Amino acid sequence: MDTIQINHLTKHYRGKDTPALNDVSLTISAGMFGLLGKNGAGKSTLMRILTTLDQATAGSIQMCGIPITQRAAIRAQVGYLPQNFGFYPTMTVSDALTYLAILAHVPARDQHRRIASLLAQVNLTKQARTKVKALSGGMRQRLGIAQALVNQPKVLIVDEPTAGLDPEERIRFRNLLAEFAQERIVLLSTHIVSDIEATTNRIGVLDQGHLLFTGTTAQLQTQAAGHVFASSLPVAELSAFKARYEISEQIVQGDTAHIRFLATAAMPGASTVAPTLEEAYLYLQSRPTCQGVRQ
Ligand SMILES: Nc1ncnc2c1ncn2[C@@H]1O[C@H](COP(=O)(O)OP(=O)(O)OP(=O)(O)O)[C@@H](O)[C@H]1O
Repeated sequence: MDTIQINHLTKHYRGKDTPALNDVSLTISAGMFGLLGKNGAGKSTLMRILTTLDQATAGSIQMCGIPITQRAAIRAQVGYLPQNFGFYPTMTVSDALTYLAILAHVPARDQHRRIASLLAQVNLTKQARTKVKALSGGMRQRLGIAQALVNQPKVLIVDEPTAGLDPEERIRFRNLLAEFAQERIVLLSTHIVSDIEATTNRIGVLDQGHLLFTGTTAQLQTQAAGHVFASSLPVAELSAFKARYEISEQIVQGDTAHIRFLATAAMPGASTVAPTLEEAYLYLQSRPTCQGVRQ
């Protein structure tokens, strides 16, 4: 039963008026699942609860049939790449992984083979003797995935993993995640819509602790259909327009601005266009304010 079942999960931090997670219910099945949300939406809180590093105030979770309260059993199922992942900078890649394999109780006879295989999978075999501090950002993140997989988990949780990577490394990293998702649940938390677009069509959207949406990317785009428009206007009118409408794209050519924007209804001179995922995500989060007027 390879699913994560989250039921009515709430998390209150001490001293905070509003909960970081507010009655979140979600089912995540095998393969890649994207958790989208702005900064402060509650993504890291959810990740930390799923990895047993923190505890919910209310609600329950079953991971692959095991209640989250059975922490040791859950930890044996989960690999985690946290945001701002720090490693042992003066260790070599291979020594750092061996050390983590020991901590994860990987039997001594399996350690060498498993680490060699992981390094090959994340394309770091040549860097096995390199010190961690000498790795590029992308290499470090790939090492982060290797360490998360050292105990062969059924569930891999990665929190904002592509922040700070250059485009080439970002693509490489996303492909790696998609590969690993063929055999397990991969939960990818991000605020970068293109990370989701490139890896999965199953998503949840968190906003201020609430789960605003769960379903496929196509369903999210369908919700926004008829609310995204394209138009052109004089550059001089752009500021006034922006004050009233959510602009999702603008290209300025000379005195003319070519724009795409969100609104509840069509207006003269604007044509309806198919929403991109980014626009659908924007629409979901700005529905109360994009009634055509943004005051
Ligand atoms: N240890 C903590 N103590 C108190 N409040 C916290 C703590 N951790 C997070 N919060 C608060 O909980 C809310 C959700 O934060 P969280 O880090 O889970 O969001 P996020 O979606 O992961 O955002 P980010 O990408 O910025 O990390 C925020 O209001 C944050 O200030």
